[in-house]
Amino acid sequence: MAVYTEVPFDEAAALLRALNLGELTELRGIHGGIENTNYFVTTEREGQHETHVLTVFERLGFEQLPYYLHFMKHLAGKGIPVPEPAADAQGEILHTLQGKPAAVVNKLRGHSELAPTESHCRAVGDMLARLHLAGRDFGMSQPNLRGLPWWNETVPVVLPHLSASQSALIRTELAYQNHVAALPAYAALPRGPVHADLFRDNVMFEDGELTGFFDFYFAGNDSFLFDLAVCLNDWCIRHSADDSDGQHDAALAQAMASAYQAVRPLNAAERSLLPAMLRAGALRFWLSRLWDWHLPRDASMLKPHDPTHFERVLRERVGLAPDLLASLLEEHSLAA
Ligand SMILES: Nc1ncnc2c1ncn2[C@@H]1O[C@H](COP(=O)(O)OP(=O)(O)OP(=O)(O)O)[C@@H](O)[C@H]1O
Ligand SMILES: N[C@@H](CCO)C(=O)O
Repeated sequence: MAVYTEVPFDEAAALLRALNLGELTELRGIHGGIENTNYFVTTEREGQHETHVLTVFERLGFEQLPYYLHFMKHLAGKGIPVPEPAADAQGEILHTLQGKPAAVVNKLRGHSELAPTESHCRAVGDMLARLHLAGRDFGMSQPNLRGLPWWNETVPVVLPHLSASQSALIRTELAYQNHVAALPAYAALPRGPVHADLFRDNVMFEDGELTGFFDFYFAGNDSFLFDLAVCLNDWCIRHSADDSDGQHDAALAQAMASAYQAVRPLNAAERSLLPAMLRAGALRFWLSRLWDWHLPRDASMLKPHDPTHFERVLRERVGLAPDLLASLLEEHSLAA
C-alpha cells in the first residue's frame, strides 16, 4: 500500500477543520500509486458526508509544489475537470503534515479506464487540448523536471544496469533528442504548462464520460506536443493484461489526435516533430522506470513499473513507418 507516512487521525482532523471541510469521520489509506502517500478522508458537514483526497508529498518539496497546486486551481477555475486544492482562511493551499508538504483536493467520481476504446481516446484528446488552451494564461512557470536536462543526467546513471543493445539504443536516442532540441522546428513548438504524465491511471471516467484528469505532480512548462505524445504512447497502443504489447494502434491514435486537433490544430512544426516526440515520450518513461527499478529511493517502495515496456515502445516508435504517422494526421485534414 502506498502509505509511506502515517498521518495521525487528530492531525488530519485539525487540517480538515482549518480547511472548513467539516469533521473527519474516516481516514482510509489508498492502495495503488507509487509516488505519494494518499488517503481518502471522509468528513461530515451539516449532516452531509463528503470524501476528499489527502496527499502527503514524499518526493516533492515546498519549492516545487505551489506550481502544481496553483495550476490545478487555475484549471479548475476555467472549468477543466481536475481536483481543486482546498484553501484555509488565509487562502493557503499547501499545508504541512508530519513535517512534510500536504494538500487536500476533491475526490473525482468514477474509475480509470485501463482498456480504452476510441470513445475514451477521443474524450482524452478533446480535454487535453482544452487543458492546453486553458493553461496559456497561467501566471507561474516551472520547467518539466523530467525533461531533456534530466535525461542527460540520468542516462549515465542507468547505463551500468543495461545490456549492450539497451545501452546502444538509449545512447543513440539521447543523442537524437539533443539533436531535435536544437532544430528550428523544435523552437517553434507551442508551449505552456502541461500535465506530462497523463496515463490511463491518471484519468477518471464514469458511465463513459470523462470526469477528470488528476496527479499533476510531474506537470511543467513544455511543448504541448510532448504532452500529446505521452498520451498517444500510453492510451493508443494495443493493450494486453500485462502491457506486454505496446504496438501503436492506429484507430485509437487517430481518435485521440483528431479530437485534439478539432480543438487546437497542430501547426507545421508540430506535425513534422510528432514522430520525434513519440520517441521522446517513450525515452522519458523508459528512463524514469529504469531509475525507479535499479535505484529505488525507499526499500518499502511499492512494485515499480516494468521498464521493458517502454523499451519496447521506444523500439517500436523508432521503427514506426512514416506513412502510418502521416495517416494519423491526415485523418483530421480530411475531416476538417
Ligand atoms: N482526486 C482524486 N479523486 C479520486 N481518486 C483519486 C484522486 N487522487 C488520487 N486518487 C486515487 O488514488 C490512487 C493513487 O493516486 P495517484 O495515482 O495520484 O498516486 P501517486 O502515488 O501520487 O502517483 P503515481 O500515479 O505516480 O504512482 C489513484 O489511482 C486513484 O484511485
Ligand atoms: N506514469 C508513470 C508513473 C509516474 O506517475 C509510469 O507509468 O511510469
